[in-house]
Amino acid sequence: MTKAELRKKYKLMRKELSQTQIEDYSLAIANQLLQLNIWDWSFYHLFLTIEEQKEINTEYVLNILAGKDKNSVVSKSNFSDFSMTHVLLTDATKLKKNSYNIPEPIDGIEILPQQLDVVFIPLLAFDKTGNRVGYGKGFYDRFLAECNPETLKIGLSFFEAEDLKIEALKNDIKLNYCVTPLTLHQF
Ligand SMILES: Nc1nc2c(c(=O)[nH]1)N(C=O)[C@@H](CNc1ccc(C(=O)N[C@@H](CCC(=O)O)C(=O)O)cc1)CN2
Ligand SMILES: Nc1ncnc2c1ncn2[C@@H]1O[C@H](COP(=O)(O)OP(=O)(O)OP(=O)(O)O)[C@@H](O)[C@H]1O
Repeated sequence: MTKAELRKKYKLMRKELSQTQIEDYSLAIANQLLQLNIWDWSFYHLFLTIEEQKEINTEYVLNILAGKDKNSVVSKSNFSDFSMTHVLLTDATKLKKNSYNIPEPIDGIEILPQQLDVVFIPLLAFDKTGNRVGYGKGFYDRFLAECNPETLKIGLSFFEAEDLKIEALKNDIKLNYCVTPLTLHQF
């Protein structure tokens, strides 16, 4: 299957999820994350949920980060060049949905990609070797290319790994881990 076909398939699968499933699976993913040995770092980048797209509710992960006194970092997306800028999320951060329904910080202290230790990545699909499929605009491909090679890249997914190998394009950067409600995948 091509990336485009996988995108279509997984978007449909997400559409089928009930609100209860979304909450249960999102909580299960957060609990699985606690099993990983990733909690001794400082800067953790997380995406803020597009509820309208039935994405994973990342509030549970944000709560873990707050409980562990970690720095949480969130992004603003620029759809003219598919770039992202990143700011520290604090109690004072005001969020506003952009035209794609992505909650974004209005302003805040800028954090550079090179400062990030861990990046949690929204996925549509992934395979057993750590290739991933996102929305296809290359936001994360560009962003991950700016991070340190050592930055941990952790996909979060409601669904298990795709059996077929996903075609990797030249700019694709692989995941180190992928976490689903049932499984911790390490690549
Ligand atoms: N929560 C979250 N934030 C994120 C991402 C993500 O996947 N999830 N991104 C990961 O790359 C970037 C934003 N990427 C996006 C790329 C395309 C569309 C988009 O075209 N949306 C259309 C229709 C989507 C559809 O096909 O159903 C729209 O809203 O009209 C939205 C976000 C950065 N921030
Ligand atoms: N570093 C980069 N510089 C310029 N263009 C890039 C870069 N990385 C990726 N792209 C482009 O962005 C698009 C990403 O397509 P791809 O099918 O890999 O998306 P994806 O796997 O769904 O990823 P994403 O979640 O990042 O959107 C491709 O057209 C690719 O050429």
